[in-house]
Amino acid sequence: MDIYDVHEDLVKTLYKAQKILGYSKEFNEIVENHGKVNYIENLLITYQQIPKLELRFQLRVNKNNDKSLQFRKEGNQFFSLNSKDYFKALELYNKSICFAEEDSENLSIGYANRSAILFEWKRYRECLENIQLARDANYPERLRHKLDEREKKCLDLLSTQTEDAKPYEFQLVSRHHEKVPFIADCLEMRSSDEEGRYIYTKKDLRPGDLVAIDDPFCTILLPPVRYIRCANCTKENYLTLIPCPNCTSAMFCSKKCLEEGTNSFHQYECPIIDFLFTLFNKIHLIALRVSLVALSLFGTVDELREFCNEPCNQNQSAFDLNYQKFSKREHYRAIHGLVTNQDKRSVSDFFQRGTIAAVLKRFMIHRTPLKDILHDEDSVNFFTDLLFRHLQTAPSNMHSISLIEQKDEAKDDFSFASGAFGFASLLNHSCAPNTVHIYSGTKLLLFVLRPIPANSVLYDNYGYHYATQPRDVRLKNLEMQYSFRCTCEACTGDYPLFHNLGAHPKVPEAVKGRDVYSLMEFDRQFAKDNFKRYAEFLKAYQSYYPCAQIGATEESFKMALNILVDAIPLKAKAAKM
Ligand SMILES: C[S@@+](CC[C@H](N)C(=O)[O-])C[C@H]1O[C@@H](n2cnc3c(N)ncnc32)[C@H](O)[C@@H]1O
Repeated sequence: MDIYDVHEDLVKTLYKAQKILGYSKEFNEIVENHGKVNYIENLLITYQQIPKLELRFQLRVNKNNDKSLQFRKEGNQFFSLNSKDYFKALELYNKSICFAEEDSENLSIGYANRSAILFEWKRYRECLENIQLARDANYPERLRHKLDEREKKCLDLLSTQTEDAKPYEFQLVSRHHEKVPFIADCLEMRSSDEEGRYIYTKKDLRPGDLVAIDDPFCTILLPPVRYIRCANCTKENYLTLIPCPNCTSAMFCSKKCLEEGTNSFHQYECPIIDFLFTLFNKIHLIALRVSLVALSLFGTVDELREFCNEPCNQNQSAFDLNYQKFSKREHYRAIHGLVTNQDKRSVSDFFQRGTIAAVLKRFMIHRTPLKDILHDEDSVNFFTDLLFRHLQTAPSNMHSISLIEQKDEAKDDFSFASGAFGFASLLNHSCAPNTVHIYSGTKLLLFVLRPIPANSVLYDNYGYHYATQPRDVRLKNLEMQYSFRCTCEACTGDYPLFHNLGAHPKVPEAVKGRDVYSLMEFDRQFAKDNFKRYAEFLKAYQSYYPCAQIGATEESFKMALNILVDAIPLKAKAAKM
């Protein structure tokens, strides 16, 4: 069961009570968003849906030594000689650490067991760190000799541990933009009635050009990787993660991250973290996170409200920020100004979104320290509006941050986090995009995929590609999810690849001279092949290190770039023929 089931349940109940028409009419007449959300909250209360949720879901799974022991034992099995699946063992030891009760020996034994894996991996520095963590957590005297022995061996071998590879430093293709320092100087923003704001280039661009390196305003870590990555910085750091002292669903890579995360968002999420992870998806969670991080930037909710209401903070973009005096508050101006598509939404969309906001708001305000901050009705209403705003901006603007590791052809990447990006959110969609973005950590790197002549628009792809989905499916989904009718070259039918590909030497004999449909079929195959090479590119540039970090050498990056530049322009070449 998730929040969509809650919404469906409510609608069914209202139908049964033969009240749906009356309520819809009243709901539709409410102008303010907080009014809409409050209206649904009242319905959820009247029709007993809130107590149902409270009964059904655990808000937070508490520390539990029995479970901690159980996870450690499972970890031991994976660590055993027979299995030697150290990654799985490590994740389970982390889980055991996270579930261990305060001051219990489970915590210290968890750290000690983790140190055993690190010793096997010859990660002596991290091994020593874990030994220290175990000692600080009162490692039992009866087992001490094991730890002493490992420590001694580690100290002897420390000098044999090689340095970690330095991640490749990406460079923009040209000089930095005069105003926006992390994008190339040829990029600018314009807007039109049809497409809203968009990015174009003033100069010709070539495949492989890196044109932007965008840092997120904030990120969320996705629940499946919560025992592998840091809940604050989202870095993969399962070698030295420490647990949140209160919940069993958040770990941090250092005391600094624990403190930073707790002070900004985790203090509010922690008391209901498992409820959040069970009922809501990544779009809802990032909407909540953006709202909480924004709140944490101000002393009081009133200050944030004043800031959001200032005329100079309306509809701002990454091009409006002051990068000379850049701060998180300054960054938030662009995130607050992301497109909401509010005026394009239907009543049923508002009702569903309102249900999500009502449940989130209800539990956040009644069950977390947020209630101490939102001191009166006005501040509650303001926070509700803010949450609703970001529940509208999130689906069209937030990005999945992925690990460059292809699982299979149908699933090109493995998302571990989601992020709110000010600049990248200005890129419009095309079903035949001319850019591609990949991630280095949580930094978004925007590369050019096909030649882009001066004065042309840069297009991203929102997950609906001409080569993998038929046109009617793309149009329907883009309209439903992103509130626009796509008029890209692939959708309007004049994408040159469809007409000219028959002449390309790579077109199999069997397909030559056939109708457009066959050519499209071929093109799908072409995209699949290309996709594999693209995945190779991604893999090569971010060679995956088994221990703690993802890095890439200059050599592997160049090699990978050659693969990309070699593979992608084939499409462009084909298009020109
Ligand atoms: C990530 S934002 C892109 C920037 C946006 N145009 C703006 O003004 O901020 C996504 C939204 O842009 C609009 N959009 C994106 N691609 C479009 C396209 N090809 N044609 C028309 N509108 C588009 C839709 O409203 C969509 O929900």
